[in-house]
Amino acid sequence: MRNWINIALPKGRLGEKAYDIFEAIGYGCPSIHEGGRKLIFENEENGVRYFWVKPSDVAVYVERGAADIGVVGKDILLEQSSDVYELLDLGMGKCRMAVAGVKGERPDGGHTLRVATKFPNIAREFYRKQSREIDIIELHGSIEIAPILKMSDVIVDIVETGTTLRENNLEVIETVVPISARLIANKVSYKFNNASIRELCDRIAENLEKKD
Ligand SMILES: Nc1ncnc2c1ncn2[C@@H]1O[C@H](COP(=O)(O)OP(=O)(O)OP(=O)(O)O)[C@@H](O)[C@H]1O
Ligand SMILES: O=P(O)(O)OC[C@H]1O[C@H](OP(=O)(O)OP(=O)(O)O)[C@H](O)[C@@H]1O
Repeated sequence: MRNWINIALPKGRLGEKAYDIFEAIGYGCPSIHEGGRKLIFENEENGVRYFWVKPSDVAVYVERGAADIGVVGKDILLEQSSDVYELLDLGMGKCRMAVAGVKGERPDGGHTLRVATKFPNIAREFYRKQSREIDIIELHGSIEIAPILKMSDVIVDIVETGTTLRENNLEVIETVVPISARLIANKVSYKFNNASIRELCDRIAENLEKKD
């Protein structure tokens, strides 16, 4: 019986690049280019099966074993404390998690800091280490608006090019952590399917080295 390898791919900005990495090492699945609303694609010839999932759900599919491996931003792994193996830094999806606020303004240290973010656990951990008291305002997008409207003192969010901050009169105050996309594996799959996951991982690593 064929031993399928199940791969969770993040829809959105990382998706196509993530798929290209697997295609380049012989795990292609031509039907994936058909478009439409289908979410699962498989290739009988090489035994690979792809699932398109929300980026913030990739680690859940992998942790629960619905997918053997997946591609996910380090931000998600940190936020969710995912219980998975992190096999490789894929060197793409590079950005950073940062604290930002209104340009030229620095929140004073005297009162509880109001922090708007999509990443409450990362923010909490960052300020816990500084023994700073905070009030988290959890949002799901357009975080940059919160300090402009004085709803928060700062934001903790992803900064890539810095354009969103610049165009909204905000600036980085400090970097929390650099972020990039990671190849992750389910712990049980990694144990019982070790040879094939290691082989896949080594081939990707070789390809990444060639690019450097
Ligand atoms: N400018 C950026 N903004 C957001 N994420 C980025 C950026 N640059 C790189 N990334 C990385 O890409 C990953 C996926 O981002 P994307 O915007 O596609 O998903 P999302 O809309 O945040 O996810 P979800 O829909 O699950 O909330 C992030 O987790 C992060 O690691
Ligand atoms: O530094 P930049 O290159 O401008 O990228 C950073 C922006 O991109 C992300 O937002 P996204 O586009 O995912 O929209 P969102 O507001 O819905 O989170 C992130 O939350 C920042 O707002």
